[in-house]
Amino acid sequence: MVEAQEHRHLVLIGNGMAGINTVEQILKLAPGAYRITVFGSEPYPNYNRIQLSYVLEKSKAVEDIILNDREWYLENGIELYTGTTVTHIDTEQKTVKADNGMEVPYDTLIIATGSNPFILPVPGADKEGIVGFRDIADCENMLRAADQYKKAAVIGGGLLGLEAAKGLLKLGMDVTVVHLFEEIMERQLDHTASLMLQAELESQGLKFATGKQTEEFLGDKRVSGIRFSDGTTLDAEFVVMAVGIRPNIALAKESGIAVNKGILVNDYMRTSVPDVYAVGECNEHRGITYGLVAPLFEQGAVLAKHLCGVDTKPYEGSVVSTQLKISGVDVFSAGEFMDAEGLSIVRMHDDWRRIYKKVLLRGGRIVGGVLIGDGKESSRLQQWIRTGTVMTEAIHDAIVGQASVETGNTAAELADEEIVCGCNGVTKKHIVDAINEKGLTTVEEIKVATSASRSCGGCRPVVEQILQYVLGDKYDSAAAKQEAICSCTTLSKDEVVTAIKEKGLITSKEVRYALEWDNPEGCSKCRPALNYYLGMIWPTEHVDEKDSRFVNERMHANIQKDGTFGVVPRMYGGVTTPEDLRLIADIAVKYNVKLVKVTGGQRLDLLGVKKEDLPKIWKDLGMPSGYAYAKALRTVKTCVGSQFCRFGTKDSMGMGILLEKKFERLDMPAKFKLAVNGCPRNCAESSTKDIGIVGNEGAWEIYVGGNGGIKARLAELLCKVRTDEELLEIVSAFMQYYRETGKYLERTSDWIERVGLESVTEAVVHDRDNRRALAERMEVALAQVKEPWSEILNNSNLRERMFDEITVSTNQD
Ligand SMILES: Cc1cc2nc3c(=O)[nH]c(=O)nc-3n(C[C@H](O)[C@H](O)[C@H](O)COP(=O)(O)OP(=O)(O)OC[C@H]3O[C@@H](n4cnc5c(N)ncnc54)[C@H](O)[C@@H]3O)c2cc1C
Ligand SMILES: NC(=O)c1ccc[n+]([C@@H]2O[C@H](COP(=O)([O-])OP(=O)(O)OC[C@H]3O[C@@H](n4cnc5c(N)ncnc54)[C@H](O)[C@@H]3O)[C@@H](O)[C@H]2O)c1
Ligand code: SF4
Ligand code: FES
Repeated sequence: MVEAQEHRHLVLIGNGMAGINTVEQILKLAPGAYRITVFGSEPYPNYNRIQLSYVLEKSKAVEDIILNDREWYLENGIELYTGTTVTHIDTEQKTVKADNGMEVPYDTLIIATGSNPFILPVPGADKEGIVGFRDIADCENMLRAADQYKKAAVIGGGLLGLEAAKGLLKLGMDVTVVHLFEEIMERQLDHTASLMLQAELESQGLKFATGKQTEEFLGDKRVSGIRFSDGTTLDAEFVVMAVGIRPNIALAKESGIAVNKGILVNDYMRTSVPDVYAVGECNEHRGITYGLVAPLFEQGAVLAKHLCGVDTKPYEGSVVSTQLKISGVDVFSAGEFMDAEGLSIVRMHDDWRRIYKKVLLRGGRIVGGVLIGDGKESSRLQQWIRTGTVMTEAIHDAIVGQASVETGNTAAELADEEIVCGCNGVTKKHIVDAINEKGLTTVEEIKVATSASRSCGGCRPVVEQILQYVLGDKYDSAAAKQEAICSCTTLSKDEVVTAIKEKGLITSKEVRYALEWDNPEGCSKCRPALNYYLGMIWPTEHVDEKDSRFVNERMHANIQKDGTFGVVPRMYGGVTTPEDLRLIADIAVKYNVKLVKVTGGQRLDLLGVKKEDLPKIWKDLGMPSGYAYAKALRTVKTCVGSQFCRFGTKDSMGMGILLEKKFERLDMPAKFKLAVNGCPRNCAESSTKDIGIVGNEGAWEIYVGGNGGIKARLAELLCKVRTDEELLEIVSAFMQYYRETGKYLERTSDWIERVGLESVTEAVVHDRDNRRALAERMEVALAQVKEPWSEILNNSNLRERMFDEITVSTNQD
């Protein structure tokens, strides 16, 4: 059956959690059985939508929630079109048409278009400052609003509304949750549980306006408040709507596929049209539409097996359970939760400990439960509800009896077949076997090997307990061990770097062989990392492994979402000349560049360049590459400084240019930005740079570890120096120390949080011998760097190989 499907073309519409989970399963069951093309409206590869709540509260950055990066699609031969919306399906001709004009034939089509947030149809709902909370763009909108405004209202006291409200509160906003009913989370909690939750959230600073129906949004262009049906009003400069979702069915409907609330599917996710399937929030199965990942992944598992010709039971629906992702607030609900006739209830309410537990029984079988304040038993309760287990003394004790008050490791009591990770359907046995068979020692490794804790993360504490239980005495030392650098090995970055030095390994291949990588070819995570570590350790011996680099670094240009490129010539210290500007303008006209953009790093980006024009533009420019794509020094932003500014006490432009010329092109663990200012007015924004230098009363202050991105962090003072020589030596030592001890892709902001500013200060400021030695090693590394654009122009083989590639990536400066 699988062979018969060879080279069939599978097209997936929707690059979200349900669709890509199905593709992952297909790749596992029958690798190579399908040629796969994926369309996604959003400009990102597949990411964990669930964890947007963590991005909003700034405990994770967007990069942290990417589930499958672009290299993953490349490795699996998947053609990915991001930022591309499918606008029509021709079910007769079996083709799909996208908004960029592309038309692609399919043998099998999966629709996984998810849902849209429901926007209340009341006057003023289209005013500025009113958003849904569904994707990265919404999240970025919310983060920006939190910087500019103070008073926020979140409409909807459901799971999404409460997580959004808590996120905004953490960002410093004054937040009121507006809810239609008197009780929040009325779809999951009974009266007592709802009141307890509200009281807990009020104690954390949230405000509530319950029993309020929104009738109108007030304000001119931008929202200024809400008027309710009872005539009262609430001031709000920013509003998040979290009043539920609607399956995204428009495309299917206009293409003649049967829909109701969702796209109608049978027990194998087949729609009304042959060879067209629908999975995830967009579908309706036996009258139900789901809005949580666990049921969507169950649907995906059935669909994947069906498409790979593997025997499978039909999908018969799911019992859903929910867990609120707000730290310090344990809220779990699954199955039935309201008192009703025919149900017997086991209940425990401890106001002092703020714990409420309720288990609902029908005919002695467990059919639902609510846990507030103590969610330890949530995994087991969920399993008992799923399987309709009969209540026993032991279960009673475990949930509401003495046993529940005791803390400790519950992993031992879990039965082998009990599901630990509800989102991904992973049992205890699956986790225990993976730990034993693969020698796993961290939760991160378990996540990679089994998917447990990969989605909402709610099961992480139980996964950790299982790890602790299986490893016993070995657990403590294992806990101290760092994360493996990728799933091909269990070795951490430090272990790999030590082994490279001790064993004298020079190439990535040698490393993977000598250190017994599971996957001899490596993966998209370890290949660029190893290439970096080898170059850093052996600057003179290592030959750069270009194929291991990220696509933008290989192409030496930023690939844009429409497949064209951005070209950024170097402009040292943000300083240019009329001649260079004229040359750039002439080239922009000659090559029909779509847009010339002044970047945040004080230089010019020529956007919309065709791939075949790249070498010609580099040649005509005759300027060095600005490295706007690289894990290397990007820019040195400078202010006008003492050369022109009346406040300037130091020559910031001169120093910026000197630093940029000295450190350009050098590989770093992650992108690296500098700024130099002539005085503490800080016009070039030193506080958000990896190194920010500020002239002050004749001396230079050096700030480090700043980041202006989504995980913003203010730079901290490293030291103050009098002379330019000292400044250069300390900057050099700092950069080299970061190169040697940072993990690949770890920004200085995270690195300093990890290693501590004190240890950095000791290594690069106080310990003068070490500082000198670091600066000397930096000189050796700097002696090896080459200008890439001219290197490519002078090497025809390299040029040919490079320009055979096509992929899409994101922009950065
Ligand atoms: C903030 C937040 C927190 C959440 N927390 C949890 C949680 O804790 N636990 C839980 O179980 N669930 C949670 N959810 C819900 C969960 O994220 C969704 O159930 C899940 O992502 C749905 O997956 P999907 O693939 O069906 O849809 P999506 O993930 O929405 O993916 C659909 C994708 O298709 C794209 N698309 C739509 N139309 C087209 C088209 N015509 N052409 C191309 N692309 C198209 C969309 O842009 C989107 O990227 C949360 C959701 C949010 C927003
Ligand atoms: N932790 C989690 O599991 C989690 C977190 C976030 C989102 N999600 C999922 O994302 C989806 C969207 O979440 P959601 O909370 O928007 O949907 P929801 O349907 O679960 O809740 C919407 C809430 O808004 C209330 N509401 C409806 N109309 C209103 C009005 N006019 N004024 C005030 N309140 C009103 C409803 O009473 C309801 O409680 C759901 O599928 C949810 O399960 C899950
Ligand atoms: S930082 Fe100071 S020296 Fe530099 S431009 Fe601003 S005011 Fe002038
Ligand atoms: S329960 Fe959600 S990731 Fe495991």
